[in-house]
Amino acid sequence: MESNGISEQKIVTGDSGYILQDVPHLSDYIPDLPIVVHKDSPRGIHFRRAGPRQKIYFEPDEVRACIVTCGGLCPGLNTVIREIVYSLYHMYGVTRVLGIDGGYRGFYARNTIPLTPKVVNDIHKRGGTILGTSRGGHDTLKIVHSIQDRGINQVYIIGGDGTQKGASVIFEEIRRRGLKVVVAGIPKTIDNDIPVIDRSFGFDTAVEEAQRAINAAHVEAESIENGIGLVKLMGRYSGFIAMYATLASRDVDCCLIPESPFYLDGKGGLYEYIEKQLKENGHMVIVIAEGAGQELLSESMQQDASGNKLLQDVGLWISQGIKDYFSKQKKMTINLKYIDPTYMIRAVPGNASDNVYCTLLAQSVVHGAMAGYTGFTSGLVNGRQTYIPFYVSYSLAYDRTASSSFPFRIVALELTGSFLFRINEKQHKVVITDRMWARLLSSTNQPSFITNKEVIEDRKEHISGEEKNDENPNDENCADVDRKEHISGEEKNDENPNDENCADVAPENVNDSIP
Ligand SMILES: Nc1ncnc2c1ncn2[C@@H]1O[C@H](COP(=O)(O)OP(=O)(O)O)[C@@H](O)[C@H]1O
Ligand SMILES: O=P(O)(O)OC[C@H]1O[C@](O)(COP(=O)(O)O)[C@@H](O)[C@@H]1O
Ligand SMILES: [Mg+2]
Repeated sequence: MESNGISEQKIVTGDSGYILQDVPHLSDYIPDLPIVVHKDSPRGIHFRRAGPRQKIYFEPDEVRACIVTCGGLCPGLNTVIREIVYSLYHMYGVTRVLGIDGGYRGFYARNTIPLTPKVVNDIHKRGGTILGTSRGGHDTLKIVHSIQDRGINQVYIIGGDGTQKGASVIFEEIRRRGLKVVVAGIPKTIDNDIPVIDRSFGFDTAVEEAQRAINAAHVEAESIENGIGLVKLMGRYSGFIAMYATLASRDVDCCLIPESPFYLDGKGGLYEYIEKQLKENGHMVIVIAEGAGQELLSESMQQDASGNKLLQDVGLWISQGIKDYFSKQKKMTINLKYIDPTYMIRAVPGNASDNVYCTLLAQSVVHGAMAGYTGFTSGLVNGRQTYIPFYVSYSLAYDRTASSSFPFRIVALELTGSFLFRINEKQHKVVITDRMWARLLSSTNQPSFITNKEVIEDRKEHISGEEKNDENPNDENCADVDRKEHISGEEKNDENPNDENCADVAPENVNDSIP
């Protein structure tokens, strides 16, 4: 292994022609090095890596593709539409692509919109979706009938948790009928509440756009005596936008999210904290996610057309509460400015980073469809583009009995159970005992509103959470289960380095050879 005192490179070649530039190992030059622990347990869940395939199952002339967008708006929707059209035309020579007008019900109640590169050329510069969207109206039989009737054989469905549930039902019906029709999803959610994937497109733009509202709130608040700027941001069940917008801004003194229950009165409560801030700084900025504190309001029984619960306006409610508290109980004059930029943060075009992500998603989904994969959603998992089946086997829990550091890392890899769920059945939420929320607390210095007992309970619920990547903060919020999802080709066996470990350096080659 040595020439001129420098060790030679360790090159390992595999059966399929892969070349691994391996790392030196102690056992290369220390014979009989004892192995202290040899873990031989299941290695977690893997997903197929997205990308072009050797085997294509559609002739270009045969393809009749359609694209539909459903649910709430999200920055980048038009970019995904554009890139699907471009990928089909330019990578595969497919020229028949239809847009479905106005969400799921557009399949059976509206006309279609022919999509060509010329039609979609500029649309990424616009917010919204050129196809229109809707809630409700998912009638599986009518939709599949329309798909069959129009001779469509590739269905690209862009939408959130509700949409992907609808997509999986369509897929099941198509499969039941034995049709050569691919159903492929692209996850869209501004709230970043879809599990498994690292983040959804549009989220980055929403966080960026929220800065404008927070800045305005800060300017207003600091310009007046006892000024309070209150900003309500989207986030029905997950407070990611509020959390990241707060962390990005640094002008926010308190961030309230659905995952972290808070209380108003008494010691350690919100009102006490506001009073302290006003006395010390003369002003404060509060960010509240729309789903925060809903348990304190009277429960809404109303639903939207898709069956999502309509929330009470927590921003108005808390504004009134703060005003009443200071005027009636404290006899103190405050100046509260309530800013509700709700729709402004999602009605904008995608920013640079989201647009790149949209392109990757669109290209990935087209490659998968042309290769004959179906019943899947394309998404970024641990930094890699993957194909995730609508039904995902999810690790249930990890053995956390061993303490931290070395033994823990080994034990943490062991699955203690798994269950099957639809990709969007479980919501991705901020784990308030994880590092990201702790970072926020130390950045704002706000009260945590939780007792020690609650922290312990919460940690029990969100077990796992080790082995997380500091460089990719989004991952940390998936701590309970997501970290165990690996992409095909990752974290494979040291003893068989050939194919899998080359995934990083030769991604275009890994494709179908991965089990
Ligand atoms: N469980 C479900 N089964 C079938 N279709 C559904 C289901 N849930 C929602 N949908 C349909 O998906 C579409 C979008 O759902 P919605 O919840 O409004 O938005 P999102 O997909 O953004 O979460 C609607 O047309 C709705 O009818
Ligand atoms: O567009 P609507 O019906 O007013 O819904 C608003 C909701 O849409 C969202 O922006 C996104 O929700 P979806 O991902 O389910 O579309 C939520 O944050 C918000 O509560
Ligand atoms: Mg939803």
